[in-house]
Amino acid sequence: MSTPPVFSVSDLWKVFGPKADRVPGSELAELPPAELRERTGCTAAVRDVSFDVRKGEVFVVMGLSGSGKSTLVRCLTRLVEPTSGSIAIDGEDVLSMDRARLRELRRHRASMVFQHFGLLPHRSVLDNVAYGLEIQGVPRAERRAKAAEFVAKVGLDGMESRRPAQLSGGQQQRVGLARALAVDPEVLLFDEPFSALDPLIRRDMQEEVVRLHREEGRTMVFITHDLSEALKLGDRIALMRDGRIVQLGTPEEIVGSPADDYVRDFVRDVPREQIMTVRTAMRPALADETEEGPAIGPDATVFEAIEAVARSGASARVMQDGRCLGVVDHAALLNVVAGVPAAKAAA
Ligand SMILES: Nc1ncnc2c1ncn2[C@@H]1O[C@H](COP(=O)(O)OP(=O)(O)OP(=O)(O)O)[C@@H](O)[C@H]1O
Repeated sequence: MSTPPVFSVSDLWKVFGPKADRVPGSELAELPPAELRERTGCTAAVRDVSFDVRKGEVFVVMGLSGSGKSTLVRCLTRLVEPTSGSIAIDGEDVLSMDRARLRELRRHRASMVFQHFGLLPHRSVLDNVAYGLEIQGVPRAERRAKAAEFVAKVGLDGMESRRPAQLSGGQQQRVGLARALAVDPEVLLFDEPFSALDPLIRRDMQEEVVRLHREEGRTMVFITHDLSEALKLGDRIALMRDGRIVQLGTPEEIVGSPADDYVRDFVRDVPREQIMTVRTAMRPALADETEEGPAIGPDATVFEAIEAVARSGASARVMQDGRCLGVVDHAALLNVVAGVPAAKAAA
């Protein structure tokens, strides 16, 4: 992909504990977590991690509790100081930034949205949203106008003068979201923002993030321990285990081609037909197949193809720009649902 990355991270380590910097690059680095702790009193929360966050993508960091997600994302703006490695934002070295530059980074370029958005209880919705702009020194009239725009954008019109306590949990989250968006950072870093919400409101907020992302194309890094949230929101997902990234890929790559048994086990219960696209399931069309059968796009899910094939009774043609790229038939669709690997299905 040709767009330059927003964040570029290489060989990053964060070790907590005494004399932490002796761990990266030494034989201690190879020890399993429990043994490292026993021998040195150290925890390697992030172990030799490298990745890029691309402009405009939702990059999800997923893993079980304790896998290192929060530490990794906090390292990006040095809310946690890395032990070794390198981090750049738009090509600028983050680790050599002075305090003023770091403050600028956190306020203007990469702002963190926390689970409890830290709303100010005595301020109105509008003033809460304007708060980040106030810190930036934006004049009053301008910040109120901008805050009003973002209050509307997250669907809270008419609630501008309420206090946070007069809002539901989901509405409070929207205020937090509007506040983060109003300061117009290049990247939004979300640390499990929805994990305390009940499932319906949570789904609502996930859809809100997808919508805002679609409308604004803003780069987002999103931490979650919830696989379905990761699959729903992520353009790409970094799956972490014990401080390492065990697989980095699109939802389809992670579900369709798990890198190892750990990932395979992790994604075992995912409804594959809702993640896999027909691009992966199709086979070349035979000569007499290119003209008949329902037409679907290459990014349609297998689930959508099943509906089309069931309705018409014929194999579906995968069409792009008037060209037939291939065909998905009953067998191919069933193989995806049954989790038969592509190589085996072709044999
Ligand atoms: N300040 C600290 N001092 C010592 N160890 C720490 C510190 N912060 C985190 N750790 C350890 O680092 C590891 C990774 O923690 P981290 O909070 O990054 O994981 P996480 O994946 O975000 O977990 P959760 O989903 O529970 O928030 C854990 O073993 C944790 O105990």
